[in-house]
Amino acid sequence: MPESAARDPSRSYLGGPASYLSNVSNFKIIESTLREGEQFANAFFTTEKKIEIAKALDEFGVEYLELTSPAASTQSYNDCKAIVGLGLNAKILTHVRCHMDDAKLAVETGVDGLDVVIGTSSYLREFSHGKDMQYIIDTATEVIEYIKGEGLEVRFSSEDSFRSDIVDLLNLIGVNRVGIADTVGCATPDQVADLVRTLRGVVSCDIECHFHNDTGCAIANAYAALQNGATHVDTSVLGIGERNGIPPLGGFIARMYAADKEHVKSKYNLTKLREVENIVADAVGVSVPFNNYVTGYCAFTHKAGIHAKAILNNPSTYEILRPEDFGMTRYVAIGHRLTGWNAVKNRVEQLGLPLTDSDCKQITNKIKNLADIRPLSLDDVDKLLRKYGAAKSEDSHHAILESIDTPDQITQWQI
Ligand SMILES: CC(=O)SCCNC(=O)CCNC(=O)[C@H](O)C(C)(C)COP(=O)(O)OP(=O)(O)OC[C@H]1O[C@@H](n2cnc3c(N)ncnc32)[C@H](O)[C@@H]1OP(=O)(O)O
Ligand SMILES: O=C(O)CCC(=O)C(=O)O
Ligand SMILES: [Zn+2]
Repeated sequence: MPESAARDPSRSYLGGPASYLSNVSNFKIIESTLREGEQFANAFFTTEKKIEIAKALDEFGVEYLELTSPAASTQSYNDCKAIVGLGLNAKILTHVRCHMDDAKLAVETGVDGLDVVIGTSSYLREFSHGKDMQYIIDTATEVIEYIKGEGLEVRFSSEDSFRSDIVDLLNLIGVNRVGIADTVGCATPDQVADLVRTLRGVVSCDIECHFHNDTGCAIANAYAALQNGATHVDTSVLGIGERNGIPPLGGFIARMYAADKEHVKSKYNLTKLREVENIVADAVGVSVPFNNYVTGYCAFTHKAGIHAKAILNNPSTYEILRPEDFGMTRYVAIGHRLTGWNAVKNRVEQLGLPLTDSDCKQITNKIKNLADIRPLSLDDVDKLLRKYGAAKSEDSHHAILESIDTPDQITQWQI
């Protein structure tokens, strides 16, 4: 183990972003809630909602916003123009088929760049667009030349990359950025590492990655891509997208924060995350999941007694993310059968009650017995602690505990 790792208790066993290929500390987010996210089953964004989301993401600090193709509908075209007109810090991209008509329409909207895509797997060549590789190369060359001639940023991407043979294709094309997409969510981090490293060896431009989450690897794949030389990652708020979506912005940010906290804190306004998630959750009619990265209601709740004791001594024992960096707060739950006397003592101290360690241990046993019937609310725990704390003698302490058989009795106390 390197000496530095041995000295830093937060990093033992973790190599950190060490590789010479790694962009873990130098990446850009292409936020695609307003493109991939619009492909989520429930999504319908009015112009006003798109503007609200775009502004919130811009305040969060993402580098790019990707918008639905203006070829999709008249409103999509007008919305591109409206968002371009906001003058945000984020660069505005739109996502188009590899087709001259789509590219021309996109250029008209005033966006900063175009993300051009075409399917390259045999499945998509046969059953989607029906074009062969020579046609793809010829059309891509023509479309890319046109976009570059208009002075815009251009990315060329191969849809369904992990079921395609694309390294030579992407090497042919003189773009600002090439893209690989795990369109069906079949790739694993090892496969991503392998493909991105190979691609990194043959192209000198930026590499963007797009990962679907069908088999639960989207964030890990994004991380593996950055470790191996990718430069840009696509995200969407809460991960919304086609089917079960892509890397959620919050989860991806959590991963990157764990890798290089200072870098992430310096680039993004982390306390905005909850707000942007609430806007999008509300817009698409879903709740933020209970176990959501960072903002889920239990993301910083500690329960088991062993955890609670250590957390109260030093939060880094069981937290890799600092809740306060995200505008969140930590909570230690105590009214349950897994509680421990250290957690109960901490609550006693918060309430300013003059109880000894031995008192806390006795009350803890009572809480455990009661919580075997049902968990106690914090209110009920507090009532019990206060009543016990107000009693003067050991006998009356004993009598209080003896008098309670069920949690409902405490709930009914009028204190
Ligand atoms: C994996 C992804 O998420 S890729 C992005 C997906 N985004 C979208 O689909 C945007 C929303 N889509 C739409 O509004 C419509 O599909 C449109 C406007 C793009 C096209 O609509 P239509 O002309 O009615 O065609 P339809 O949707 O039925 O079929 C897609 C057409 O695009 C062609 N096509 C599909 N992918 C590509 C591509 N990457 N590049 C060029 N052509 C393509 C297909 O061959 C088909 O052409 P056809 O009309 O000759 O059969
Ligand atoms: O343009 C890309 O790279 C990705 C397109 C897409 O959404 C996908 O392939 O799933
Ligand atoms: Zn996608």
